[in-house]
Amino acid sequence: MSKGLAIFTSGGDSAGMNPAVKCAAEYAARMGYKPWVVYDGLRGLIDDKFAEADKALMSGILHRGGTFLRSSRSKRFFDIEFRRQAFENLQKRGIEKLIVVGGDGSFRAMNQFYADFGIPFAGIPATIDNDIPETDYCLGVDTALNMIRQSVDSIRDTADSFSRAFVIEVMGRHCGYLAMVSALACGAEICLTPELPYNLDSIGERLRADFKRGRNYILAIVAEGTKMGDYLTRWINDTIGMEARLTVLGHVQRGGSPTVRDRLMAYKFAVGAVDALERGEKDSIMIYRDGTYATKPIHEVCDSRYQLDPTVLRLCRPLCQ
Ligand SMILES: Nc1ncnc2c1ncn2[C@@H]1O[C@H](COP(=O)(O)OP(=O)(O)OP(=O)(O)O)[C@@H](O)[C@H]1O
Ligand SMILES: O=P(O)(O)OC[C@H]1O[C@](O)(CO)[C@@H](O)[C@@H]1O
Ligand SMILES: [Mg+2]
Repeated sequence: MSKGLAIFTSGGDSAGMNPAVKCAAEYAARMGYKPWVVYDGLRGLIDDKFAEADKALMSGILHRGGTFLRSSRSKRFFDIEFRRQAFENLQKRGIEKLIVVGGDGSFRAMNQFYADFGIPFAGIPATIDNDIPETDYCLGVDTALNMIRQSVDSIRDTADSFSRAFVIEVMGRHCGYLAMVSALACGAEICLTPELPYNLDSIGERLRADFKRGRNYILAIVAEGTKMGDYLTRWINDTIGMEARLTVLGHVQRGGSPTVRDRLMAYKFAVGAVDALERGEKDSIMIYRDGTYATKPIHEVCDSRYQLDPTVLRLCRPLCQ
């Protein structure tokens, strides 16, 4: 009997999950595995929602956003009795290896599961937050940035027409990557993120000087992790004296067909994950660092802090002063 390998998606969905699942299943089959998929992430692992990953199931999914396998955040997975239930579901099908496509929380879940039952796994980083340590890139980030870019370009049209300020809150949980890169790509005047200290007094002086030179609107990008959206909007309105509106972009950032970059990186991560399991690695996370694909043991990933690109930080510093 060929060896069983199951693939699932977990945590916040992100564009690129579908091509990652498709490629991992097809490549695993070529490598002599019997590939399975699990629906509903960790919840489905517990509730026995498995299907054989045959060619028919994998067709027509590549271009779709989100995850066709669906995802979840599961409180029950913190409980050993539910994890045992998940283990029994694997055992009865002869599934000996797992590939998880998700974020840091999902990797921690697998690390715990490996400690409990010794099931080797490989993790594919996929989260729009781009907050996984040791990798420069997580699937879904490019697609999310393009969604944000499109929205901010549209908001600029109305900001200019009405001579208004717009504060645009973007996702990222505690990480400011989406905020910084979109602020740079969209030419925002202000960018507030958890990573960089800001100074409203000097921002105010800069804006007043800009107004004297003819600027008639403002775009400010705020990372959700700062919780500054409301405050900054009121501050621009009351202190700067420009009519201001707040737009919280919300979950629109998580949707959309994966960009070419996300599709291609999904393929490379997926092949790397199957290869890592084939080499006998037990708890590896796929990483992309300085232009190179590699794997790292989970403890090296989960025990470090994510580091933001220093050039991006340097370019954004003037936007919070
Ligand atoms: N230490 C742990 N033990 C068991 N399960 C865990 C552990 N940490 C996280 N999990 C499980 O992993 C799930 C996914 O984690 P989380 O919600 O943090 O999303 P993520 O994978 O980091 O993705 P994203 O940040 O993009 O939403 C959690 O809902 C929980 O069920
Ligand atoms: O969809 P939910 O569960 O509300 O979670 C929202 C969070 O998930 C993410 O979209 C991805 O982790 C974060 O940016 C955001 O803070
Ligand atoms: Mg996370």
